[in-house]
Amino acid sequence: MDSGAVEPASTGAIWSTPSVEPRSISIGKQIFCNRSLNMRNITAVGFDMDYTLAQYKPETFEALAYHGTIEKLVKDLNYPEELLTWQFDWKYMVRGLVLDKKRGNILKMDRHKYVKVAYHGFREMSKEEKVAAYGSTLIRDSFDEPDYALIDTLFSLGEAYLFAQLVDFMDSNPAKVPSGTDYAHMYRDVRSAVDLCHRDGTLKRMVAKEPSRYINEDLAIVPMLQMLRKSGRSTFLVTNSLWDYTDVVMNYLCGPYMSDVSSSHNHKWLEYFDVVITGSSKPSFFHDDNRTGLFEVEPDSGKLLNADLQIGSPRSSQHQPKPIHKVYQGGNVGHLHRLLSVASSSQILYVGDHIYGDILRSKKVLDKNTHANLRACLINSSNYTAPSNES
Ligand SMILES: Nc1nc2c(ncn2[C@@H]2O[C@H](COP(=O)(O)O)[C@@H](O)[C@H]2O)c(=O)[nH]1
Ligand SMILES: [Mg+2]
Repeated sequence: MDSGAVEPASTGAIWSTPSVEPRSISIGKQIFCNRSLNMRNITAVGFDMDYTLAQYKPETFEALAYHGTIEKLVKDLNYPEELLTWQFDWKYMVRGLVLDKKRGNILKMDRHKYVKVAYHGFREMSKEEKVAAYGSTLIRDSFDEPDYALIDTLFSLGEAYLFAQLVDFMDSNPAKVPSGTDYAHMYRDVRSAVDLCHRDGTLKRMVAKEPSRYINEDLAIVPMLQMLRKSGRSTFLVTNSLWDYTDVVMNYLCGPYMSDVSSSHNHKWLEYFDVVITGSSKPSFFHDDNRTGLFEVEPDSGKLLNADLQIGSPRSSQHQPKPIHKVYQGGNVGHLHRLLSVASSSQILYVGDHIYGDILRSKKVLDKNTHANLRACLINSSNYTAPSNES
C-alpha cells in the first residue's frame, strides 16, 4: 500500500463521500469506478498495450505522428510546403470530441448528443450558428460515421488538431489547397496520411530506435503483473500492434526488471504473461462471429505457424498438449478463452484505453454458456472531455 495513504476511519466510510480532506494519494494513483467488480470471480487479467501499458509521451509521440502526416500531405498529396512549418499544440485536443467532416467543425456534446460547444477550425461558433447547424435540443443528428469522426483514442489528437488547422487554412487561402478540395476531402487526406504513418514504419521505426524518447518508463508494471500472477490469476496481452513492435515496447517497459535487455532476442518479458496475442484487429477480435484464423508467432524469427490445429475447438484443457509458444497473431475471443482455459467470459478482466475498440465491444460479447459479459475497464479516462453539466 502507498505509504502516504490514510486508512478509512471505518468500513462504512467506503460507501460514503469523504467529508474531510481527501486522502493524500496523488490523483494519478487514485481509482475511480462506475460499477462494482468482485475480483474473486476473476481468473484471468488481460491488458491492451498501446496507451494502456505503454503510456506514450504526447509531446514527442503525437508530434511525430503530426509531422509525419504533414510530410505525407505535402509530398504525396500536393498540399503546400508551408504546412511543414506548422506547429502542434499537444495539449489542445482531448478525447471525446467529434469532428464534423463536411462542415469543418469540432464539437463537444453532452451524453444526450446535444452540441454544447462548437468550433469551426479554431473559431468558436456563436449560439445562432450552432443552432442553425445542429438544431435545437429536440432535433438531434446521430453524429456518427461517415459524416462525423469520433476522437476516441489518444492516437487521434494530432489528426484532430491538423484538421482544425487545415480548415482555417483553406478558409483564408482557398487557392492554396489542391483544387476540388472541401473539408470532408481534407479530412480523408489527413486520415489516410495518419493511417500510413502507423503502417509504413514512420512512427514505429523511430520508437524502436529510442523508446525512452516516446514512452514513459513505468516501474509499476512488472510488480503489478507479478502480483496478479502470484494471486493465482493468468495474465495476458491482446494488442493490435504486430509482434516485432510489441516485443520492442514490452522489452522497454519490462527492461529494468530484466538482466540482458540489450539482446534483441531477449523475450524475457514473456514470462510475465500466459498468453500474448498480437495483430488482434480489435474491435472485431471481440465479435462473436469473427472467424479470423489464429497463428503462432515464433518469437525469434517472427515466423507465423498455423495454430488452429493445436487449439481447434472444442478444446479440453486437460487432454491437449500445451502450445510450444505463447505468442499469437490474429484469432478471436473464442481462441483467447481456449488458450487461457477459461470457461466463461465473466472470469476475464480486460484493461484497455479505447472506449470502442477495447471496452464497449468486449462488454457486448455474450458468452454462450453463461450469458455473462467479459469484464472490461478503461484506464486513462481522465483526459476525456467530461460531459458538460446537463443544466
Ligand atoms: N493502421 C493504423 N494503425 C493505427 C492507427 N491508430 C493507431 N494504430 C495502431 O494500432 C495499434 C494499437 O494497439 P493497441 O495495443 O492499443 O491495441 C498500434 O500499433 C497503433 O500504431 C491508425 O489510424 N491506423
Ligand atoms: Mg490501446
